[in-house]
Parts: sequence; structure tokens; C-alpha cells
Amino acid sequence: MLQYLKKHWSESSSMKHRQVKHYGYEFDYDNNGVRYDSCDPIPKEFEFILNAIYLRLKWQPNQITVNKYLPGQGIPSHIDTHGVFDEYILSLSLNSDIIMEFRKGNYHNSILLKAKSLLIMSGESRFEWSHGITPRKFDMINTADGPDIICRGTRISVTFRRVVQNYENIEVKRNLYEILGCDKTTPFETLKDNYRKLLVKLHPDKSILSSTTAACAELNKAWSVLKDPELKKTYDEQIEQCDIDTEVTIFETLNISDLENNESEETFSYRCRCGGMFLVPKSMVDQIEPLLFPCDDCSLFIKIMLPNTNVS
Ligand SMILES: O=C(O)CCC(=O)C(=O)O
Ligand SMILES: [Fe+2]
Ligand SMILES: [Zn+2]
Repeated sequence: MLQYLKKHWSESSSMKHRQVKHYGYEFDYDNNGVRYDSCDPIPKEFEFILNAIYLRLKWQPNQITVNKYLPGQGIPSHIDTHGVFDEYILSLSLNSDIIMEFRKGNYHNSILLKAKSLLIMSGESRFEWSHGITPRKFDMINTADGPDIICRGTRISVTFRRVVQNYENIEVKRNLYEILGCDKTTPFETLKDNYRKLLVKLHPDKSILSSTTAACAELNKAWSVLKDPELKKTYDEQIEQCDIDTEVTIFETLNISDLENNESEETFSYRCRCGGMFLVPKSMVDQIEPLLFPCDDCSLFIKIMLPNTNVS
């Protein structure tokens, strides 16, 4: 592992007080959140330790941060963000011993992290105690023979965390239909079939690599929206509204009162010259911007001036 890290260290980014490299998800120090788009997947070289962790804790990390501390460098006292990361924070110490300071209110504990040891934080130690490393070139330790001083070498730590998979953490970039390999007109059964096939291919239990987890969350999000007729409709309306940034041909500009009010349905309607239909969801009448709606058959649009529209 050390060999791998030493070989790949040149790609790492440098921070003021230490060097860091992320795998799986990138930890964003500006907003204490995570991004996964710009990040290297967890290297194969880490799999043996991920497997060992899994055997012991039945827990799979999907984000790894490697920190390199030269003697004299440290990390400010902190608690890893709740909500973004789940209940375990693990830290593997390599190459040098170091003292980590734990604090909770007025309580304080110094713990010697030996090289090649794994620190497991969970429960109170993970959520209530802060941890940090004082920037120093040596540490004081207590031994059976009394206090002693140890000089710090370069310490490399590998922190294992699991990004909580809620949708807020996942930036969905791709069109939801693209994710499920289909389009707006694909029948429900095919959507469902595609979802299942893709899910089996991607399920995180079948692979230890974290990019899989992100892809899986993306897939779940796509499916959770598209399988629900109401959400699908809203989503379709939104992409319709996005699509029309390009040139469109407006068939007519109308007021709501020009449309047919289908009492029993959620939509107003208007007949297109092609025989197709323009459908305007009733839920949209509170909008203040004029809206464009496509014909369900041809490429024409109607422009709707809503009661609240500012006419300037
Ligand atoms: O270097 C360590 O052992 C801890 C690193 C850490 O606390 C973190 O990256 O959040
Ligand atoms: Fe931490
Ligand atoms: Zn038409």
C-alpha cells in the first residue's frame, strides 16, 4: 500500500499543512460535503484491506482520503461531517507513529497511533469527540519507565469513510432517461426491465469499487422518479422547459381561457393544426413566466400567458 501511494503521490494535491489525496468521492473542504465526479476510483491495491475491514465490521467504505504529514504538520481538531459520512471513520497509520488528540467539552485524551495500526472511530468517539493532530516534530508519551519523547517521521494515513447515499449528496448530471438507457416514450415495463438489468450489473455488493456506489445511487434516483407517474410527469415537463431554450416555432400565443378545461383531468388542452394536442398541466397556472408547451405529435409549441404573467 505504501509503495502504491509513494508511486502515485505526485498526482496528489497539496494543502497548507499536509498533502491529501481522495479516492471514490472527493471531500470538499469548502462546504464539508462530497463530490464524486472528479475523483479517481478506489485503487485495486486497496482491496485487501477493504475486504479485511468488511470481514471485521460488515461495513464497506466507499471513500478514502490519504493524508501525508511531514514532521511538524497536523490536522485541526474536527468531527467528520455528520450526515455526509456514516457511523464509522477508520484511519490506518503508516510509516510513523503519532499522537492523536481527542476532545469532548473539557475532556481531553491523547492516543498514540502506532504505524501499521488501524483506528476505528464509531459511536461516541466518532460523533461526539473531536480528533486532531497537533503540528509538532515530536510527541510526548508515557511508558512504564516514565515519560518519553518520540520524533515524528513522515506519516501517511489512510482514512476510510462511507458517504451516506442520500440523493442530496449525489449530483445527478445525466438525463434520467439516459441513465436508464431509454427515452420519454419508453413503456413502463421496459424502464423497469432496464433498471433491474442495470442494477444487477452495478450493485455495490458485487463490487468494492466506490464509483459503483455513486452509479447505483444515480440509477436509483432515475428509477424512483421515472417509475412514479406523477414524478415522471413533472420531470418530463421540466426537461420540456429546458429543451426549449433552442429555437422553437410557436403555433399560437394563448391565454388559459383559450384552452379547453378538461374537468376530470389534470390538464388543459388545445388542439394543434396537425391533429395533435397541446397539454398544459393545471399545476402550472401559478407560474409568472410565459410558458411554452409542445404539441404531442409535431414540433410546434404554444405559448401560454398565465393570469399572473407580467406583461411588459
Ligand atoms: O490522519 C488521520 O489519521 C486522520 C485524518 C482525518 O481525521 C480526516 O481526514 O478527517
Ligand atoms: Fe477526521
Ligand atoms: Zn402538432
